[in-house]
Parts: sequence; C-alpha cells; structure tokens
Amino acid sequence: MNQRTVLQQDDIDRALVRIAHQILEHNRGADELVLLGIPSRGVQLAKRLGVNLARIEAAEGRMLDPDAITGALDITMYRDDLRRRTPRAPQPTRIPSGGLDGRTVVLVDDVLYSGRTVRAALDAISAIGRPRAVQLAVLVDRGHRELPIRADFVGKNLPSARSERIGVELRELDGEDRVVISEEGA
Ligand SMILES: O=P(O)(O)OC[C@H]1O[C@H](OP(=O)(O)OP(=O)(O)O)[C@H](O)[C@@H]1O
Ligand SMILES: O=c1cc[nH]c(=O)[nH]1
Repeated sequence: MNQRTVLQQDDIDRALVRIAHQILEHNRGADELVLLGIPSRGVQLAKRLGVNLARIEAAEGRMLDPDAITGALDITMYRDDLRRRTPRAPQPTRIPSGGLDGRTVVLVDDVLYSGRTVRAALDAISAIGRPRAVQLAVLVDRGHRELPIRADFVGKNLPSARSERIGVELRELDGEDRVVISEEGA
C-alpha cells in the first residue's frame, strides 16, 4: 500500500504539549475550561490534553483534575451528510458534571478537513447548553474546508490532495501513535 508516515509518536506528544500550553495562554489559565473530544480519536486526544494541562498547572502549584474537565461529544445525529455516509452507531456523550453553561469549551478532534464534523459538533453543543465560548483544537489540519470554520489550536498543518486520506493512529485504540497519508481507497 502506498502509505507514508508523516508524524511519529514524539511529534504527536510534542504537538499535544504545545497545544496545552497554547490553550492555557489563550484562556489565561484553566478556570472554566471543558475539553470535549469528538469520537473516536478526538476523545483520546482530549484526555491527553487534559493530562498535559494538569501537568503544566501542577508545575505552577495549581491542582487540576483532568477527569473533571474532560468529556466526549457524539455528533453522529447532527451530521448534514448522514444519508450519504455508511451508518455509524452513536457513541456516548459525556459532559463533565459542571455542565457547559458559561464555560469555555475546547472541541478536540484528530483531523480537520471539510469542517462538517465541527459544524455538527456546534449543533450538538447547543442542544446541551450555552458555553461562554467554543474553541477548536485539532491534531492535523489538512485544508479543503467547505464551511467557514478554522481551528484555534493546530498540531500540524498537512496540506494534502483530496485524493489522499490522513489516518491518525493512537496507542489507546491502534496500539501505536502515528499519522499516515495514503491514497484514498489504497
Ligand atoms: O472536517 P471533516 O470533513 O468533517 O473531517 C474530519 C473528521 O473526519 C474524521 O472522522 P471520520 O468520520 O472519517 O471517522 P473516524 O473518526 O473513524 O476517523 C475525523 O476523525 C474527523 O472527525
Ligand atoms: O483524510 C481524512 C479526511 C477526513 N477524516 C480523516 O480522518 N482523514
């Protein structure tokens, strides 16, 4: 198969540490932050970002429980292309106990492409609560947006051809960390 690895474990780890620092700097700390991962790999990335935030805060003498600020947001039923895709079982949505009202939600996903997943996520959020702000963190931005959506925090911009697919593999689900580019259908 024609496939090349573009990010390895170290690159992914470094990107997630950098994004955690950027989130804290942008929001002047972690108060009122909620990290919501979009299944499936966004959920794992949100958990890792939560752990990174807690480590950075601990180094400054502040305690932060990553589990208390991290959750998952299923967007399956909010997609505008539901009928055009292979049906997928909805995944659990898990919102931290403080809810979303008045909080700053950071949506987390592995790849940003057309932007349709994020648009669906905004609808899913508005069915749950009214955050003060919603921000977006992605491991990879591959371009080709079809909607006016941009990420606030990007691990790596990977310009790509539409004929390619970017696959994010994470050790929790795939046994190892890497990002690969392959020809669609290869
Ligand atoms: O910006 P978009 O065009 O919406 O593409 C990005 C989405 O596509 C991928 O999910 P996909 O639905 O392919 O399933 P996956 O989570 O199994 O990778 C990826 O995880 C993003 O959620
Ligand atoms: O290349 C792509 C496009 C959409 N979603 C992905 O995960 N990869």
